[in-house]
Amino acid sequence: MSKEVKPESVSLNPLGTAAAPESELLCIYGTGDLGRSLGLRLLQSGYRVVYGSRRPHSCGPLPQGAQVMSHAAASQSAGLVFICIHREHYEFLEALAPQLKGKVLVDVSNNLKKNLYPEANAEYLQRLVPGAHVVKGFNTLSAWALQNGPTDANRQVYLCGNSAEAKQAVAEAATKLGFSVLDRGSLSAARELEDFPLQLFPEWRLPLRVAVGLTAFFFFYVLLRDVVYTYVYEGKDISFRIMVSLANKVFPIVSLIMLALCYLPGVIAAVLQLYRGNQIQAFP
Ligand SMILES: NC(=O)C1=CN([C@@H]2O[C@H](COP(=O)(O)OP(=O)(O)OC[C@H]3O[C@@H](n4cnc5c(N)ncnc54)[C@H](OP(=O)(O)O)[C@@H]3O)[C@@H](O)[C@H]2O)C=CC1
Ligand SMILES: [Fe+3]
Repeated sequence: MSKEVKPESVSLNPLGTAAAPESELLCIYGTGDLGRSLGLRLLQSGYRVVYGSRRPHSCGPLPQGAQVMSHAAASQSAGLVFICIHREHYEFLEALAPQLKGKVLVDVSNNLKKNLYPEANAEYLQRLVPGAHVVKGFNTLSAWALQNGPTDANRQVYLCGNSAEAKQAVAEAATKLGFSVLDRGSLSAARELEDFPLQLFPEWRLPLRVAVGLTAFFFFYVLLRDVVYTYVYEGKDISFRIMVSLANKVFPIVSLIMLALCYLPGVIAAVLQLYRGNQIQAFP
């Protein structure tokens, strides 16, 4: 269940009812999946949201309560602008540089591959709009996660940027949305943040190769030992067994070896540690 977050300072008027102060206005460029999910969360967290869009009159359904305008008009009264647009469409922001001067721009973008571009997306954005303070962040969250609010696996927001105040402003918004913020330093860390989402199972190649290699080895071993041997020495053709009996032998063997390869180093380390040290001492 989503919890309603009230604006920070709520003053009571003479009738004793709460008069909420005007909440902060944030701007989002781009009305796509991420823009909409982020807008919804910001509205739920007590912000006012204005979208900047190429087509303010025909951009499809937006979260209730959000306004939508042209890019230039939308960012006019907001200090913080989330750029929820793919990097390849960033060029148009160069023309908006005068309007975006002094504003905090949050670059949420990701790439499909590592090293696709010579510089990080956020650094490119900073180059296009030199007068703005670019902060990289939120890119490790999916639109889905944003919409559903923070869960245990999706609680962290990484930020980096050259201006400490700009980072602080973004960190405040992230905290208000319920995320915990991890500061990763200056904008030169942007590339590292952009690579994060591409790093699911970063070391999958070796285990896959070991599994394929072991499967091939044991398949031929069992084939020779069971089928070819029986055929040569006993004259019986049991090749019909290849598909079932052989697979039934090969897969358990490979699984057990893989499991052993996973656990054995830990067991050996534990034994060594028993004799050579403890968990505080550095491992020999
Ligand atoms: N979707 C996700 O889960 C995540 C997305 N991201 C990042 O967020 C950014 C947006 O992603 P997502 O919302 O999925 O993308 P979408 O394609 O859903 O939306 C992108 C939006 O960008 C605007 N746009 C498209 N082309 C242009 C153009 N030529 N010039 C100006 N604006 C344009 C459009 O808004 P309009 O029509 O209003 O102008 C469009 O709705 C990307 O950089 C992505 O890497 C990061 C983390 C997760
Ligand atoms: Fe286990």
